[in-house]
Amino acid sequence: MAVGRVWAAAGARRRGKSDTGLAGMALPAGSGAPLAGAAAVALLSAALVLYARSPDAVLQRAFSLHKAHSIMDMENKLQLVRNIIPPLTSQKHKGQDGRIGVVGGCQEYTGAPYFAAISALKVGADLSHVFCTREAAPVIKSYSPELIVHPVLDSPSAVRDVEEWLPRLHALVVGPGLGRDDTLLENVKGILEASKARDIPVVIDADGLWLIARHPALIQGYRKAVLTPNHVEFGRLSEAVLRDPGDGSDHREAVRRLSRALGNVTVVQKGERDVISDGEQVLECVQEGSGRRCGGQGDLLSGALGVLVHWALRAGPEKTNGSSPLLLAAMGACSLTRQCSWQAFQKHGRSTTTTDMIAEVGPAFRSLFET
Ligand SMILES: NC(=O)C1=CN([C@@H]2O[C@H](COP(=O)(O)OP(=O)(O)OC[C@H]3O[C@@H](n4cnc5c(N)ncnc54)[C@H](OP(=O)(O)O)[C@@H]3O)[C@@H](O)[C@H]2O)[C@@H](O)CC1
Ligand SMILES: Nc1ncnc2c1ncn2[C@@H]1O[C@H](COP(=O)(O)OP(=O)(O)OP(=O)(O)O)[C@@H](O)[C@H]1O
Ligand SMILES: [Mg+2]
Repeated sequence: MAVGRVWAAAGARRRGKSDTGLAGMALPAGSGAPLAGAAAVALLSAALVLYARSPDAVLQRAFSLHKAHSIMDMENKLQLVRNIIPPLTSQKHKGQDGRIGVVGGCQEYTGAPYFAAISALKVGADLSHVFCTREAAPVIKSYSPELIVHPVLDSPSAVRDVEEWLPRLHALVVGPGLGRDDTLLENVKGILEASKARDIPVVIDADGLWLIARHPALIQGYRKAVLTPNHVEFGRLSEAVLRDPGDGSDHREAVRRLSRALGNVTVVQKGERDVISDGEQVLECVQEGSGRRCGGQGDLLSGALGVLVHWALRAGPEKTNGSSPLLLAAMGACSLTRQCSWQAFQKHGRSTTTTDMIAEVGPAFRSLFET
C-alpha cells in the first residue's frame, strides 16, 4: 500500500470530497516502477474525469498533471533507493552498515537528539553516537541503552574530543536539540570544519541551520551536506543567503535557488510536500503522511537521512544509476518519515507522538523498500 498511497488528501479536500478518491488508487507495496507508472496514468485519468465536471477544471487538470508527474518521479527515485540498501549478510562486522554521530542535546532539549540517534539505529545503522552537553548526557542515556553518549559539547576541548571520533563515523547529523548558546555554536563551527576536512557527509537540521544562516560560508559548496529546513528555517536561510525569502508561491524554484546559492548543497524543504533540490534537479516527496504535527518528526527524518546518505554515497554509480546519491537519500528519508507518520496515525490518531512513529520505522521501511 505504501508507495502508491501518496499525497491525495489535499486534492480531496480541495474538491470537498472524502479522502477515498485518489487515495483509493493505492499500489501494493514494492510493486515497483512499471506498476507505479501505470497507476500514475490511471490516477491522472481518474483525476481528469473528476475535474472535467467542476468549474475550475483547467486549473485542476494542471494540478493533477503536476501531481502525477511528481508521483512518477518519486517512484523512480524510490526504486533506486531500494538499490542502495545494504544486504544483511553474515559476512559483515559491526559498524559496516553505519556509524552515525548526532551533534546536539543541551539543557532544554534532550528529546530531539535522542529521536535522531535512535531513528538512525532503527533504520539500520549499527552504532549511533550523541555528542551533547555534560548536563544533557545522563538524561539522553537514560532514554536508551542503545546510544553511545559523549558529554563533550560544552567542554573547552569539544572540537578535539569530537575530532577523535570522526575517523570512525560515516555521517554526522548536526543540530537537533543543539540550542543557540554561542559557546556551543562556536564549538559546532569547529566540528563542521573538521568534518569537511575529512570529507564526512553532514546532515544539518534545527539549530545547526541557525548557525548556517549566520555563517553560510561554513557549508558553501560542500557537496556532502544536506540541509533539512522546516518552514521557518527555510525562510531564515533564504533571507540570510539570498536576501530575499521570496513570496512563497513557487516552492520548487525557491528551493533550487537556495541550493544553488549555497554552491549546490542539497536542500530538503519540509512541509505539506517535501521539496528536495541539489540546485539542478528538483524532486517532491508526496508520500502520504498524517495531519499530526507533533514535535520531533523532523528529528526522525534527520537521523534516518544520516544513514541513507552514507548508504547512498557508498553504493556507487552502478546502483544509483547516475542519480545524485544525496537526492536519493533525501527522497528515501522523507518517504520513510511520512510513511511512519501515516502508520502511527492509523493506530493512535490524534494521540500520535514521535515515539509512536519511531516504533513504525521497521514496518514502514519494509513496506516501502523491502517488499
Ligand atoms: N522533544 C524535543 O526535545 C524537541 C526539540 N526540538 C528542538 O527545539 C529547538 C528549536 O526548534 P524549533 O523547530 O522549535 O525552532 P524554531 O525555529 O524556533 O521554530 C519555532 C517556532 O516556529 C514556528 N513554526 C514552526 N513550524 C512552522 C510552520 N511550518 N509554519 C509556521 N510557523 C512554524 C512556530 O511559531 P508559532 O506557531 O509559535 O508562532 C514555532 O513555535 C531545536 O533544537 C529542535 O531540534 C524540536 O526538534 C522538537 C522536539
Ligand atoms: N503539512 C504537512 N503535511 C504533511 N506532512 C508534513 C507537513 N509538514 C511537515 N510534514 C512532514 O513532517 C516531517 C517533519 O517536518 P516538520 O516541518 O514538522 O519538521 P520540524 O519542524 O523540523 O520538526 P521537529 O519538530 O522535529 O523540529 C517531514 O517528514 C514532513 O514531510
Ligand atoms: Mg526541526
